[in-house]
Amino acid sequence: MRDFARCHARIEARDLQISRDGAVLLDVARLDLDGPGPTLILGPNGAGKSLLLRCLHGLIVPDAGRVLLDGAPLSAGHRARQAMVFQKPVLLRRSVLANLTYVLRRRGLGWRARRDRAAELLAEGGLAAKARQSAASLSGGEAQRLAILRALATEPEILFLDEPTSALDPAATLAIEALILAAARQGTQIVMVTHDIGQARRMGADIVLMQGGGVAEHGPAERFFTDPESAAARRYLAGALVI
Ligand SMILES: Nc1ncnc2c1ncn2[C@@H]1O[C@H](COP(=O)(O)OP(=O)(O)OP(=O)(O)O)[C@@H](O)[C@H]1O
Repeated sequence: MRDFARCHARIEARDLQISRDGAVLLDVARLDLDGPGPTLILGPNGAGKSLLLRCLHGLIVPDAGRVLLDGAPLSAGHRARQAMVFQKPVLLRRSVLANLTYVLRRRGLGWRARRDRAAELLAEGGLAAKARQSAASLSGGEAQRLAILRALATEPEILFLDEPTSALDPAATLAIEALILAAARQGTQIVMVTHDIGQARRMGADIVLMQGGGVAEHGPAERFFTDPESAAARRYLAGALVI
């Protein structure tokens, strides 16, 4: 068992529904996420993974149902305890260092604390040598590492990630995974969408398989990968097309 810090946030989704033009896009009766260790949300294209992640983070308000954090409805205060990283890195048109110090200043850190924390983060992300470089000049993998460092600079209790490595090569992907797993070990709760079964095996402690807008299976990674309960999971793991 990997050594993940005990997570404290409890995310509960109840009766979530999103429909458009008569089609049900998301229909999740009940989902409880409380760690410890990363939750990986798997599933085929169009299964509703991104919609679910956005609902859990409060970026989308579902047509029906609710999301609770530690038993209370999601609020602006809760949102401040969370961060989200997207497939395409969101960065400021400034230097690599300034992308971090901007976030740290907004958190109220003085210049010395900002400098020290930014240096720590850059070292963790392997970007110390690029600190003065423009963020726009980074490679895709470096830019995504910086986006994750920016998210971590907010000290989020929960970090949501939506396919953060799907545009990256294997080496860049592994570097991102290491960064996310290090954050998980330091106590950040991770909820991450991926298409990549190998990535879910490497990173996941807890697996959610989405299919057709619903949760087909949810449980510990060990069980999911060795003895899945649902036919959908068995087909998905066997590489069969699941629609
Ligand atoms: N704003 C919207 N209006 C209409 N349909 C939408 C909207 N957002 C998402 N959908 C549809 O909802 C379904 C689920 O989308 P979602 O992005 O959650 O899938 P996903 O599992 O993340 O897929 P992918 O792996 O391709 O990113 C898709 O059929 C998508 O076309």
